[in-house]
Formats: sequence, C-alpha cells, structure tokens
Amino acid sequence: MVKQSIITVKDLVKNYGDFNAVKGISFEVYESEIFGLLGPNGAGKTTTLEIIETLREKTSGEIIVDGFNIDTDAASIKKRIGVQLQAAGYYPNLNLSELIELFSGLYGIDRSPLEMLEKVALTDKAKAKYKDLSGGQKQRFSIATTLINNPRIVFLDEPTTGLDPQARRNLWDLIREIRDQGTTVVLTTHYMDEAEVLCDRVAFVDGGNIIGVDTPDAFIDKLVASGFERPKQVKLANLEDVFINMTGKEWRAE
Ligand SMILES: Nc1ncnc2c1ncn2[C@@H]1O[C@H](COP(=O)(O)OP(=O)(O)OP(=O)(O)O)[C@@H](O)[C@H]1O
Repeated sequence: MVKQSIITVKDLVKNYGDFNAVKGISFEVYESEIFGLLGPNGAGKTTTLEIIETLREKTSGEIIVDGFNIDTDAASIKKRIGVQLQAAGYYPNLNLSELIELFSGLYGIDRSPLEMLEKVALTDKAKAKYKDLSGGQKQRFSIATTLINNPRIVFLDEPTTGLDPQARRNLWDLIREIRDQGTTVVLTTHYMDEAEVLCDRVAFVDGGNIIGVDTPDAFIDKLVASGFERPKQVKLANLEDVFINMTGKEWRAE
C-alpha cells in the first residue's frame, strides 16, 4: 500500500536570536501512523512540534498539514489538529465534564462530556477537578481534550513522562486505539522502549538536525547487521516485566 503523507516538513529552520535551534530539517508523517520524534534534551523536538501546531513562528521552510500550507492556511490546520493544553489552561473551578463542555463550546461543536471521558476511562471522575487527578489521569484527560474536535492528527509532547509502568502501558493502548481509529499521532518521548513498541516510525533529532527516519525494526536490524552486539547477554525479561508481573496490568485506583 502506498503511504499517504499527512504532514510534509521541508527545510524547516528556527532561529531564536542568533541561536540556530532547528537547522533545515525535512521529514514526512504518514496518515494513520504513530510517528515519534526522539532525541536528547534541547534537540529541537518541541520547537518543531509547536511550529507544525501553528503555535510558534518558523524562521523559514515549508510545512503542509493535511493539504494546507501553514503560511496561508493556518486556521484550517488548527481545525484539523488536536494539541495538548498546558495544565494552566484547565480552569481550576470547573470539573472534567464542565471543562469538556467549555472546550467543545470553543470549537463550536457539541460533544458529550461522558462520551469523551469514556474514551480515556475517566467517567468516574466526571465531577472531579483536574488538580485532584493522579498523573496518569491528568495525561488521559489532556488526551481526551485533544480529541474533542475529531482531529485528523493529534500531537502529544512526552505523554508518558512521570507515569508508573501500568499507567504508561495503558496510555500506549489508548494511543494505539486513537491511531486504529484513523487519527495520525505525532509524539515526542525520551523512552526508547516506548518508541520501540509504540511508534510505527521514528525520527532521531540531534542538535537541530534529523539524523535518521525509519521504523524501529529497520533501525535495529541495520545496527545488528553492522556487527553491533550488546556487551552483555540480554535477559529474556527486564525489571519492568518483573514489576508488571508482580503488581498486575489492570487500571490502578490511582
Ligand atoms: N523561546 C525560546 N527562546 C530561546 N531559545 C529557545 C526557546 N525555546 C527553545 N529554545 C532553545 O532551542 C533549543 C531546542 O529546544 P526544544 O525545547 O525545541 O528542545 P527539545 O528537543 O524539545 O528538548 P526537551 O527534550 O528538553 O524537551 C534548546 O537549546 C532551547 O534552549
């Protein structure tokens, strides 16, 4: 099957004053894939995401999102994407249900809060305030808010940072469900195990450059074919497997 590109980034440059944070990167994201931007702190991942999300100005380069050019059609792009809000955007006096009603209103659409909360297993917290949620619940709620406008693409910046292993795996399942329903997912992560099992393709970003884009399997196979071997015999399980095995996979009461 020919892959259809939903995001095309060409020669993207971002300077902050005289600091060249993104140095002319080009890549494509395909429709209905989970695409990961990986790289060390300060590599330029968030800058790149926020430019594509129309939240930050680029210095130069071309970006097409779902057929719309960011220079001429940013408003059409905004309507087609879902972006996680910073926590500060969640008015403290409203409960989750009311927050979803508020955001739906801002989009000018009518979404049932319970239906949205159901997607992220938070119906029992409908009357709770955002600040009273656990870390995993906060992440799930913020993902629910990205889905309100039925977006073609959702952007998730480090969605699992700070979560325990169960919450992380549950969030992976949620992200896969979003992809399986036809929504493209672009995320950043520092966890390579996460990228390996979750992402269909990954781009490595380093010092403002993209140094490779491929499937996790292809990257690993290429490295192994080049003669790389781990210094130590790899065990058939790791400590996280032990943890999950001892404490169970189910949703936590949190
Ligand atoms: N508003 C800004 N003004 C000046 N420099 C900035 C600004 N935002 C980011 N930078 C710089 O640009 C570089 C890229 O930052 P960015 O946040 O995009 O990196 P990142 O890959 O997302 O890092 P992390 O993994 O730490 O989130 C960093 O050196 C950062 O200090």
